[in-house]
Parts: sequence; structure tokens; C-alpha cells
Amino acid sequence: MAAELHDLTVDVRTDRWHARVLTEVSLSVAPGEITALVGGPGAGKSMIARALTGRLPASATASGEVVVDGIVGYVPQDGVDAFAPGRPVGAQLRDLAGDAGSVEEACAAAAYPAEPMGLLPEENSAGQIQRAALAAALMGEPDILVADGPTAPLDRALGNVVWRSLRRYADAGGTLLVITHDLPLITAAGLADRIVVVDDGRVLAAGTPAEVAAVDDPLVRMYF
Ligand SMILES: Nc1ncnc2c1ncn2[C@@H]1O[C@H](COP(=O)(O)OP(=O)(O)OP(=O)(O)O)[C@@H](O)[C@H]1O
Repeated sequence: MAAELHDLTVDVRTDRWHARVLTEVSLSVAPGEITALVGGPGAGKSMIARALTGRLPASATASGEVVVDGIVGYVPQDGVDAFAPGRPVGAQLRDLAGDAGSVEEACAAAAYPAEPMGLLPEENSAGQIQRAALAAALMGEPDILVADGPTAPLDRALGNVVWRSLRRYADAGGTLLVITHDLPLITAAGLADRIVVVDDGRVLAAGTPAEVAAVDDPLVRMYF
């Protein structure tokens, strides 16, 4: 099932400030593909992920359209946010799964080891809790998975394991949007089917890696 944004504009307004954080963002994420969402700090990547998963902040007002059909899984930028505080991760994963088999399967896919399961979410390291959050998201058997930096706190070896799992998820028909700074790695490995580049809340380029690499824009070229 596809996930789409049509002309999404998002403003955030707090007591302290007001800003337009997304401007007329349109994008489409297709089943069976890995779509990599890239951009610099503050470009609007997480806001796009939050819009697709119905998690825009309360301070946000949005116009445009979000089209998402099916079960949506979400890996937050900080894996801790996928869990309630004060209860061991393993217990929370078991609550989600209902049976131990699927916990093991999801943890293996997310490369989340057994050792930190007895720890609270906030006691897991950044790289551990991010993998636990991916396991939790996979356990929901989502049609659409939006993962905000699932490999960001991982080293290359573990990152490769997680990327291979994400590839398997897409190959099985899943619709996958991944926010990542691993673009050189995943394009070299042929892992990204489509790339969306954002800057300052706007889509600068979108298409296959070859199409995006050919875009004549200095900001886009910096990624290749
Ligand atoms: N809850 C919020 N309230 C107000 N503004 C926010 C909120 N969350 C993000 N922003 C602002 O929205 C803009 C886009 O932020 P976003 O988190 O989407 O960036 P990003 O591309 O994911 O960046 P990074 O790579 O640093 O995580 C930024 O200017 C940020 O300061």
C-alpha cells in the first residue's frame, strides 16, 4: 500500500515562535521499495515522518493531504519514544507480540540482542533502544513502515544487518520510508529504490538514485 503526501504545508506556533516547517511537500512511497528521505539538520525529515504517521506536534497546523492506507509502523528518531518509561523493554515487546516466537523473530530482524531486554528503555544504549524500537514496529506487521534514522546510532556492521532486514521487509511487499544519513552506503549497495531530498521544508528532488544524482542543484549534488 502506498503512502502519499500532497501539497502538505505545516506551520508550528508556540508561545515563543512561529515557523513554516514544511512547504507544499508532495511525495509518494511505493510498496516493495525502499524510499530514502535525506536532508540536513532541521530540513523537515522528522516532520514528514510525523505527518505520515499522524504524529504532528500539537503546536502544528497543516494543510494539504496525507494518504495512508493500511497499518502504519513508526520508528521514532529517539527509540526511547517507542516505549513507556519505567517498564523493561522485553516485557513491553512481549505485550506487543502476544507470543514469544514473534518477539524473537522481530528482535532478530532488528538485530536487538537479548541482554538489554531486562533493562528499562532509558537504560538501553542509543543503539540498543533504536533496534528495540524497530523490533516493536515490525511486530505490528505494518503495511507501511516509516523509520526515522533506524541505523543512525549503529556502527557499519550492525547498520548493514538492519539495512538487510529493511530490504527484506520491502521485498516482501512492505512500503518503506527511511530517514537516513547512509545515502552513499545504500546507493552503493543498491539498497535505495527511490530518494527524496528535502531542504528548508521543501522537496528539492525525488526519483531513482540515477534521476536524483542527475539533478542540477548544488544542494542535491552534495549527496553524491
Ligand atoms: N515540536 C516542534 N515544535 C516546533 N518546531 C519544531 C518541532 N519539531 C521540529 N520543529 C522544527 O521544525 C523544523 C524541522 O524539524 P525536523 O525535526 O523535521 O528536522 P529534521 O530534518 O528531522 O532534522 P534532524 O536531521 O536534525 O533531525 C526545524 O526547524 C525544527 O526546529
